[in-house]
Amino acid sequence: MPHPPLGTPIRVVLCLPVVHGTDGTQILLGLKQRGFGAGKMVAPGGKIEAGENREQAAVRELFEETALIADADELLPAARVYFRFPANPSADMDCTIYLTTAFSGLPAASSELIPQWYPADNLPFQRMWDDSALWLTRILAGERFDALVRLAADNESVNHFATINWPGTKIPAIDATEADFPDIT
Ligand SMILES: Nc1[nH]c(=O)nc2c1ncn2[C@H]1C[C@H](O)[C@@H](COP(=O)(O)OP(=O)(O)OP(=O)(O)O)O1
Repeated sequence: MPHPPLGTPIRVVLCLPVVHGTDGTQILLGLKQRGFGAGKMVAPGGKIEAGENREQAAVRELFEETALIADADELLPAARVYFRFPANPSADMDCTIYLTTAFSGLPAASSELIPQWYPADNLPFQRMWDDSALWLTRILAGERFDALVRLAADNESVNHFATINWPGTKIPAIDATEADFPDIT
């Protein structure tokens, strides 16, 4: 039986500001104020709107949620994560994650997010989505990959997680399928 591509109608982006300072690397997360995942610490981001490409959406979402201004041409693609919610398939998402070190402004709270810098080696995983510890740790270690996250019936805990490393530093042009993640059952 052919495996359909994992890309879904809900296409979202995350845009993670990163600062490499003398006292280590910091990344900007924020407390989500409303909508899907409200109450969790998340990366700035949201849905791609009609007429936008992923990079434009990442820059727009970062600005709307944190007031930071990033350069779309300088975004660093880091991962594409397919979130699967078997208990709520309408929430399945196709999420492209960017890092940015080329941004200006100071983070400010919005109706969507209360931004806060965290040391990359001391992230608030207990306040984040359970799966974020799996993919964010790998991203910060320099891995670039597609990942499949299959959540459990509670739509919170992780049932399965698998990655396929990208051949280079660009987002693969072809959407992955379930068959590309052989250790996922
Ligand atoms: N399992 C998961 N782990 C994770 O770390 N982030 C997840 C996740 N499942 C979904 N997300 C994120 C990705 C995306 O940024 C967000 C959902 O998109 P939105 O922020 O657009 O949702 P909202 O319900 O707030 O949408 P709007 O109505 O457009 O405000 O949830």
